[in-house]
Amino acid sequence: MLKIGLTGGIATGKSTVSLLLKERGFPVVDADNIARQVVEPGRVAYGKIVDVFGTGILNEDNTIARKKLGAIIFQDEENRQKLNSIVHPEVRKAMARQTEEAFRSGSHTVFLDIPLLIESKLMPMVDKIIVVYVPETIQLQRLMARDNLTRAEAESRIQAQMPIDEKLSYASAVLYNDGTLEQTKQQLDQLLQKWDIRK
Ligand SMILES: Nc1ncnc2c1ncn2[C@@H]1O[C@H](COP(=O)(O)OP(=O)(O)OP(=O)(O)O)[C@@H](O)[C@H]1O
Repeated sequence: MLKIGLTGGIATGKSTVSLLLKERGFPVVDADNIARQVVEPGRVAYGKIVDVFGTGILNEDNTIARKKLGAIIFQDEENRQKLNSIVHPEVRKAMARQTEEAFRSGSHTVFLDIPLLIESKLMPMVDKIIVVYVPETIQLQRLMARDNLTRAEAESRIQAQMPIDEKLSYASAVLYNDGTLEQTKQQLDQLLQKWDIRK
């Protein structure tokens, strides 16, 4: 039972690699997806968030208005920590549950796509860490193109994160995603072979 964390910076290609892994038949636990699910109405974190931040952060259909909540936590570190202390434990629990389920259904290896693996100090959750890397200039270009952002908007999103170069020191392996998709596929397949990864 092997758990492999997949991380990187914003727009360095985690989702792209995650898709390649799924195409190869590996289970991928997606932290961003789970983070959206745990705040859906009826879930534990949803109730706590409404208790703390009030019904003013809700849409008309009672779902959480991400932009309104985002505006509150963006301005205030204490509020951000409050939100994280509600959401993060639920995300970790759900990730652990999905991982266990995959092992129970017979998988030998589970990948966990966790964008903030290192910032959130979740390294002990996994046995190995793959960092999907591109140099910051390419990261900036791809982010601007994908999300239709100005250079300044993209730069501020990149600067809000730990620099991608710093994440390299935590990597068991690095996938250099600055070439073609084909080259990334080849690196991935070589790595899976080198580590003798079984499904
Ligand atoms: N090898 C590649 N060559 C060209 N474009 C690529 C390559 N890999 C990824 N991209 C493009 O770069 C953009 C960012 O990739 P992707 O969405 O996979 O990144 P991400 O790390 O999952 O981003 P986020 O952190 O925002 O979730 C996408 O538009 C994707 O299509």
